[in-house]
Amino acid sequence: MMKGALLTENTNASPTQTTSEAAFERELAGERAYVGQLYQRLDQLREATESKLRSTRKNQSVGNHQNRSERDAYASFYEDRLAQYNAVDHRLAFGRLDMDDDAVRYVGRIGLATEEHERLLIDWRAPEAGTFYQATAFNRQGVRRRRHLMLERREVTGFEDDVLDSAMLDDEDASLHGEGALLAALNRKRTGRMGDIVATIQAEQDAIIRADLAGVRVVQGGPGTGKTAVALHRAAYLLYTFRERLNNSGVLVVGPSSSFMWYIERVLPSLGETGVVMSSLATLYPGLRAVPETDPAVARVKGDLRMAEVIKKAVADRQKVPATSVRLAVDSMDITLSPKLVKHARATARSTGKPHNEARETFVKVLLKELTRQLNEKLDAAAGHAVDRPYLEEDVRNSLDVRRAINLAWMPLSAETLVRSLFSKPEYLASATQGILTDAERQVLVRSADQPFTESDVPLLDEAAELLGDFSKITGAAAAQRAEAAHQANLENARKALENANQQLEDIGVDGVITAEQIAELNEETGERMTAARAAKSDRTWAYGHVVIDEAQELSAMQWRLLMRRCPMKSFTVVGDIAQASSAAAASSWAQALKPFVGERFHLDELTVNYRTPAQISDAAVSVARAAGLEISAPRAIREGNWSPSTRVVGAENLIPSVVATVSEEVAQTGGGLIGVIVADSRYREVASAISTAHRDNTGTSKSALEHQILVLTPWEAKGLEFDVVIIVEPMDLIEAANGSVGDLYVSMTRPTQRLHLIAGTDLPAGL
Ligand SMILES: Nc1ncnc2c1ncn2[C@@H]1O[C@H](COP(=O)(O)OP(=O)(O)OP(=O)(O)O)[C@@H](O)[C@H]1O
Repeated sequence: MMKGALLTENTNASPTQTTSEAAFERELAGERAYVGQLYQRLDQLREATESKLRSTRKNQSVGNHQNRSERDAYASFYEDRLAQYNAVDHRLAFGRLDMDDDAVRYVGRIGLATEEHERLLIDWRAPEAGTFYQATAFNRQGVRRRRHLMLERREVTGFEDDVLDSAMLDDEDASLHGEGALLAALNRKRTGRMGDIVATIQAEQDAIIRADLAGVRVVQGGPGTGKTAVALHRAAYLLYTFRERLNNSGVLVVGPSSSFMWYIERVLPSLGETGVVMSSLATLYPGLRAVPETDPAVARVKGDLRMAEVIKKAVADRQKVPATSVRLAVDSMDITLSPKLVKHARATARSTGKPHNEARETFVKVLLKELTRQLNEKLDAAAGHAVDRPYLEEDVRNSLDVRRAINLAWMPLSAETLVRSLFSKPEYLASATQGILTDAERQVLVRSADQPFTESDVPLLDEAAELLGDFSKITGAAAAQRAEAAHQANLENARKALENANQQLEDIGVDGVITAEQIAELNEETGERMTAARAAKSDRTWAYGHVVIDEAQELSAMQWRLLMRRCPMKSFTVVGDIAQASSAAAASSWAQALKPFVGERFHLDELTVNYRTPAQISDAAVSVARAAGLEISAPRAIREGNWSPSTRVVGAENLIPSVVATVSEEVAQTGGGLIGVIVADSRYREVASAISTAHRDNTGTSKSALEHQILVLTPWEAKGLEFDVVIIVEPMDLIEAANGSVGDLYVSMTRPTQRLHLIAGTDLPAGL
């Protein structure tokens, strides 16, 4: 185990006994010169791109449609490039490999080459950079020495080496500096936003990051093992390696809550990737921001796969056959709509296999035809001979009675209307759940129509939308046709534009190749520029090329079902810790969660080292979990901290004052470090208001911005996050709120990187 105190944030690696001071300085100067050269090239590329962008913009309004769309595509492309150059500026290079054949490779955030195409820097995701993370003394992979470069902004402040070739150890110039780069990263003060780990990815993590695109890959790991970090770096790796395939389909990253999404949202941009769709479970249904589901009983029922049958039945129930024949007036005549006729039309419509709103067209067509025939026969009978009446169908269609009868039998429906009325209208609920749910389960689902949709409604809405078809398409068919025609025109323009495009891209030092589809898509963005990512986010039926799910242990079966639909290719990275599950509808094993969708065809990896929590704290968390009988696989903490967890029982009346006092002490002690106060829902308001009264300007709560030094959060909101210091208020509350399960407390105890306080009114949980 590493000793956390050995190295501090400012790791100006000191020369060891094996290296002389002078040799170290010489090496450092060499690295500074090289990195200086890299920045020079980066600046050059940036200026060239800026100037191209300027001239493209200058000409933007002139020329024909083709010229304009070509220029728009270039402008977007240059903007993306510039954003990428800016994003990678900080700590551009972080590694160097000295190979057996004396070749030297520098590894960094992006790939760079000289104007003469001589390679200066290798993108960390390129295959040749893999050895930077994977080589070990036992399996050197041709690497003699791996060097970690420490940069502050653009300045090389130090370096440290892993010498893999023992012959090199005798070399006077070689320096050996252990695992300082990793420790420096782990001991760094937390900012409230997750950072990338690109410079210090560990071998077991790297193997997962670089795994193949196809199939479902589950990464199981205890708290702090880098699951989130690995998942995000994997997204960046896949986008780089399979750019052609993923650029048009995109990658979706899903996390549990909006606070979590906020916490991780900067990682991918800092790796130069902006085209990823990020969504919490609350926003997976486009256009809706669902509220949390607070009732575990409701979450359990709504998360069950049987709800798919309930929704299916609810849709079928909206295709109704009248109990008796209905008389319909058309002009001055009466015609009869019989149950048999409606049944026939319904069967024909259903046999199309189309969703409800689209199949309705068939239903209407069959009914109108039959009713028109009936009316025609009546009129013929009255006239005494057959007459051709081409206008008659129009008359039938325009009859108020006919329209009403058709709507009563087969109403166009939105998913929202279907789900809302299913739970608020007893007759719908009774019919849709009969034989599927128990009476008690049905009772749990009842609610009034004015309640907002919750997170557990999201997959139900999605299911309904799937079966109903696009509601807007009924009115928007013509618009869709127009959009498709425009897309084809843009595609044609883009193809022409491409003939000279790739040459120009090469001229500015870009290694990627752009496709006609990409340009066409960019062209279709009117006004504000819209990326494929944003188009995907607003389209429920978008098929992603890959989906990354974090904290996946929380997903209900219905949520899994929704996500599986988002990626028909079934290319998934799923990360989580089954032991950390706290939602009522969660599965108890990965096999159980995935079986309905992929059977046993998934690959399971495990991460075993805890990079976040010092050993003393993670030991305490494990002990509390085990004392309560929770089965956990405790990862090995990589470092020992300087502080043991502090536990105090202060008496109920002193609870809040003690919490506030501890916060104040920590504000003074951490010197700007991040403090997380974790408290159960029941006491949340009281605690949040006491702390924000004492520390008004630097307290953030879940409901407001989180850019504060002190954050007051519920256990659910704290999931996946980390803090320098964590203060848990009344730990027994966390157990009680989770119906006696210790999971939330265990997770909360594993959030700190430095210190943990447990402050109780009366009792502490067992195991401390
Ligand atoms: N190779 C690494 N180099 C530097 N830091 C790392 C590395 N791996 C993980 N970390 C750091 O360890 C901390 C925990 O990582 P992360 O949040 O990804 O873990 P997790 O497994 O998702 O945790 P949890 O399940 O408890 O939420 C983060 O601060 C992350 O940056």
